[in-house]
Amino acid sequence: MSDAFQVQIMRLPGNEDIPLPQKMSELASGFDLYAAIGEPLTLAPGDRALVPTGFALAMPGALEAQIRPRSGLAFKHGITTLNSPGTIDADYRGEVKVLLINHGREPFVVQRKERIAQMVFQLVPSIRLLEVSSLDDTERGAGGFGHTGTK
Ligand SMILES: O=c1ccn([C@H]2C[C@H](O)[C@@H](COP(=O)(O)OP(=O)(O)OP(=O)(O)O)O2)c(=O)[nH]1
Ligand SMILES: [Mg+2]
Repeated sequence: MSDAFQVQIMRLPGNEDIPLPQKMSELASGFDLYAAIGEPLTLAPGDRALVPTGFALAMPGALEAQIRPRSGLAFKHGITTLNSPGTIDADYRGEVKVLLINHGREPFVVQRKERIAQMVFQLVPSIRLLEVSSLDDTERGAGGFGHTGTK
């Protein structure tokens, strides 16, 4: 794909055996992320942990990356990302990390190299905020939070 955005990825020292983020099917939206932990990590019900991935990125300024949960882990074990979707800024050069939380009823053990979340790249439009003193009228107006009914 010649028109693909090029995103640089750098393995961080000590993670040579951790797979790089990987799409698990041809048209998958997300690259699955692998836990770059030394020892298994136990998340008790309600616990959260920042899980390293072993890599850092440099992407074009028009992009961001979102860290999203894996549905299977959420459905089967109640494991999700607490700050969902996590935001990776284009200018971030630190290690990408995944903030997992256990919403399940059982302890969950994260294993080294386990696929814990997925990373989806998105275009971020260039926006300039313009301060004004009034806004145009709309049918909805200020109605929200169930204004149109809940059924
Ligand atoms: O799930 C995440 C969320 C964030 N980050 C990194 C990349 C991101 O660019 C940076 C800052 O994230 P965010 O802006 O969401 O956090 P903040 O609390 O606003 O921190 P900061 O003041 O550093 O922007 O932390 C991750 O590695 N994983
Ligand atoms: Mg921030």
